[in-house]
Amino acid sequence: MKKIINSDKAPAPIGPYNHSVMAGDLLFISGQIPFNQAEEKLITSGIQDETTQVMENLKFIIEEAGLTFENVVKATIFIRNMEEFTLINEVYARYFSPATAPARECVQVEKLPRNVNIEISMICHK
Ligand SMILES: C=C(N)C(=O)O
Repeated sequence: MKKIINSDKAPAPIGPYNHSVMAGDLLFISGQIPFNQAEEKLITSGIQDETTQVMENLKFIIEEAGLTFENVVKATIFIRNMEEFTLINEVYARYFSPATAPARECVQVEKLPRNVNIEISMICHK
């Protein structure tokens, strides 16, 4: 049995998907891009601002599910430019305790929806 969980605070999906799906004890969160829903604008002011917006969007969805970043067990990061890896990690690290940071992969891709520079998806365990 799956349960769909959407958040009014996260950007509306830009395709045929929901923000997240709870399946058993796992929450699968769709890739988030740096769109600020409250201001209705795409953040383009640099990879650190963009990463922050993505993490805040993920946080809205995680919180809507009644969870926290401590529940995240896996993250997938898609970026346009691997030269920005260190800058992205600096922001990403603010959201996790090093001892319990989730498993992760980070891949450079040629293109992302809306021409953004970063998209992150996550899996949480309740
Ligand atoms: C932005 C997305 N998560 C998508 O297009 O699937």
